[in-house]
Amino acid sequence: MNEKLIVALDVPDRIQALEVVEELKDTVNFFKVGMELFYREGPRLIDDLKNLGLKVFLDLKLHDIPNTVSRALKNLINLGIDMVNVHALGGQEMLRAAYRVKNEALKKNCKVPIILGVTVLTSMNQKALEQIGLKIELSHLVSLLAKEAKDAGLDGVVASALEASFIKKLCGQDFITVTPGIRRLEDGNFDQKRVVTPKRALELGADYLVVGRPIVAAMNRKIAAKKYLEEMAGGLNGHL
Ligand SMILES: O=c1ccn([C@@H]2O[C@H](COP(=O)(O)O)[C@@H](O)[C@H]2O)c(=O)[nH]1
Repeated sequence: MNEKLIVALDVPDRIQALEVVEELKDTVNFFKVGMELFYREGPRLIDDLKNLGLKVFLDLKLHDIPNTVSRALKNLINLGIDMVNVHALGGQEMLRAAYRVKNEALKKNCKVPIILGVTVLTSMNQKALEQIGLKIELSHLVSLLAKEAKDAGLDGVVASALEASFIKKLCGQDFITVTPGIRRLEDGNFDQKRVVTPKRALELGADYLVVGRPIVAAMNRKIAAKKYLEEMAGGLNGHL
């Protein structure tokens, strides 16, 4: 099974989430649980997914002072998840605190997730940065934040696939890039601004492609997921 596709379970509750999983679990084995679902259902949903043998990216984008992030992350790591994230904008001290939690868990032989730093949300463009007073080129900000995450010892970042190749150049080929804002040409962008097709994302070096609405809101989710996987297979073949 292609483990590079992560489907975002952006649905209101556990029943709907498990329906989506049931429909897709022969096609996809990596699912993302975000704030909407986790804030309602909590750890028991993670247990449900893990009991089905699935991989879980818990996308809560922790952003707080180092002490709080550190304590929260400890609890999340204990859930047995495979991937989790913190906001790289939280600063070096906070990112290092996250790294220390992972290291402590490793020393205790606990299962540890991939820890990512979120750079600039894919729903933002240059204009959105200007609106909040940030007079910096968006791609430069992504580079700075990726470097911060790398220096702190994190495993990778969340960014647009548009930025994957220069992140790899800057931080190394094994520095993981997880990329939302993935769209087939036929699908709507909704609120996403930095959008890339699945084939192009892989060509640019993205390690994982996150897709939500185009699959989860489709009439036939399995067919929709297969279309993404087919384009990804085309991208990989073209790349090799
Ligand atoms: O920069 C980011 C970080 C996280 N996301 C999350 O990914 C999915 C994308 O869903 P689509 O429906 O495919 O747009 C969603 O859960 C976001 O919370 C992101 O889009 N951008």
